[in-house]
Amino acid sequence: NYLGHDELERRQIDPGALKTAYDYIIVGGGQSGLVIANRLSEDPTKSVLVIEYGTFDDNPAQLDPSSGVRYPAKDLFNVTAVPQPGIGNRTGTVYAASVVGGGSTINGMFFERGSAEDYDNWERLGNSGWGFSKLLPYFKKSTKFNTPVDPAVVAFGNITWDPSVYGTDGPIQVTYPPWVWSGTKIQFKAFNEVGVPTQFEAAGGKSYNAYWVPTNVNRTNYRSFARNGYYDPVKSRPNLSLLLNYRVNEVLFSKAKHAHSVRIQARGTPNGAPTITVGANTEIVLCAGWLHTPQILQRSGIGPKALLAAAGIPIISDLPGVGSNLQDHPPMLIIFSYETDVFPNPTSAQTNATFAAWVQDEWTQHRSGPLSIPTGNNVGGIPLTTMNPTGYKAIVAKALAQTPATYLPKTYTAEQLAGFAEQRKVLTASYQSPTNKIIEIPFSGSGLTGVCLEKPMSRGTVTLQTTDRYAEPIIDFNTNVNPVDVDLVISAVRFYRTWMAAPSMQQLSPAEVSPGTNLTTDAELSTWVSSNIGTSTAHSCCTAAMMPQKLGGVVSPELLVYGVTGLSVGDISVIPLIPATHTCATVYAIAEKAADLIKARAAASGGYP
Ligand SMILES: Cc1cc2nc3c(=O)[nH]c(=O)nc-3n(C[C@H](O)[C@H](O)[C@H](O)COP(=O)(O)OP(=O)(O)OC[C@H]3O[C@@H](n4cnc5c(N)ncnc54)[C@H](O)[C@@H]3O)c2cc1C
Repeated sequence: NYLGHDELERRQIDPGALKTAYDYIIVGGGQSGLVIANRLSEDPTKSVLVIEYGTFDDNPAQLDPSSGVRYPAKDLFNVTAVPQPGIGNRTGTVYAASVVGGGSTINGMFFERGSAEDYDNWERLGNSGWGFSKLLPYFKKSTKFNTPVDPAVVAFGNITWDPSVYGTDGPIQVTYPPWVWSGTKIQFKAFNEVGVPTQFEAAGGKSYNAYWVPTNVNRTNYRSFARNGYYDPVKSRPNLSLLLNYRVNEVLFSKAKHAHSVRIQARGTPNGAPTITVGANTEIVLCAGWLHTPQILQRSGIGPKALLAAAGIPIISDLPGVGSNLQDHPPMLIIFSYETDVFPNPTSAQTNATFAAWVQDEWTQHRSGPLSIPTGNNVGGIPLTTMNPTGYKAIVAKALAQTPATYLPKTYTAEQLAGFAEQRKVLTASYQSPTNKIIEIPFSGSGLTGVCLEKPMSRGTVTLQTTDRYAEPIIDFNTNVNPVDVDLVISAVRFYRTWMAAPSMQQLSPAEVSPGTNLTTDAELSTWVSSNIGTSTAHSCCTAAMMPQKLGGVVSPELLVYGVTGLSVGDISVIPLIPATHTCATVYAIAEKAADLIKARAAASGGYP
């Protein structure tokens, strides 16, 4: 039985009952915020307040796997990006959750990790302790792997896994659904035939080549996410409070630049409406996500000094990196029609009423069958060396020959340019590596798949509106502005065609619909890419990056904001370089590690037992 209204009312603390101060204030009760709140409130002597702009989503359907492809508008901020010159001035889509549990409440439940190299690259950018071997314990701590319930499906799909890379009692449950489309097996075989071998287990740092990706659901196929994994089990702790429907406006500082309180305002009230100030005795942790963590920092006087001056905000810490370095995985749709498709296939329910009825029965009676799959469970993670063995060196040379400032936001300072140069070093090394994917092709037996650019060179920005700092910020992904990104995507389109031409695939008679066989030259494909590629796979990140300050970073490897004390960031904003993976599992690991770092520094200063 899911939560009813009464319980919701009981848990929501009344603003009138707020204490003057808490030991910890967590800004944002989204995915990372609930993880950190759970861990910090383990000590009953420490009080923790979470302030969340959204509310609970108590719709039981939100727990079903099919919710993974329907994102409720009420749980998202209503925001758009500015027109994007790199994609024909289209605006593109923006995803930022606004609900308790954040992205984990509404996401596609595609639960994968990056490859070891993705995280080792973070360490190479000056972040000691953030390589894969140091993060693996947190990936484990956050998860519990359940053996799939149906051995026949496992055998049919040849699903393989290594339980040792998962936890055994973590809050987030992970398994493989009880359904596999038979076309998936053909697609795997075809990948193998074109030089993409199958991985036994990707989550141990090997998420490249072709592999299975689990779903974050429990044994009976209910969504396992930050709310029911991290919050519900501990909600009765007297030292943990959650305030809903309040927006954190600013963090307030002492003369010595110590963050001592936050100013909050009821959601939906106009500028100038009454605010409340709540104090933090130990630390304020920003977990407002990629879009609002930098906005709150900028509103609080931490950001690029020219921007703050234009907005009339006194400078607390001049950090040009706040709100820049925005990255995502630009997605495209490639469509092949499988003229002699197997039955059943992912479109069968649309054309065959008997099968459609069986799908529905299977779900309502057993919570099984095709509706147990949210978005799919397979990835072709293609290294550039596989995709374009004769051309990858030229792409790397082109990337290294660029004057970075040409394609970066005009606001970039010397420090940020130096930081991007470091990023380019590790990125171009990854472009030459056979153990890191550059393109992701999520597949599940269908001829209609995404193709996502996993390691873009383009960088975007999130900028405070100087005339109304409480309005949604200006979002500019700068998608596709760097021509290297276009080269990488063209390589992907060509490789996709090679995959479709593999011997095993011919039993399905794949016929190209989009881009279309008439588009073959670089120029033709480049035009197609710019009119078709999107801005976001809902993996936006990196806007308060963990990098050395001299490289334009915003937080230290301890996640502390430079130039002030008492303020840290614990969400997806801290990622310096987007990993080649869907981001949910990584956010759990980051937040688990953040909680340990926060506890450790409190202990070191005598504040934590
Ligand atoms: C639609 C969608 C689909 C996705 N699909 C997948 C998937 O299938 N697999 C995968 O791995 N990843 C997926 N992701 C990505 C993943 O869910 C996110 O990267 C992750 O949840 C981000 O966590 P976070 O804690 O950084 O931010 P969030 O979870 O977004 O939390 C931020 C919270 O802060 C609150 N907030 C913002 N501003 C304020 C303020 N001023 N005051 C108070 N509160 C504030 C917000 O309301 C929100 O609840 C998806 C994301 C979305 C949005």
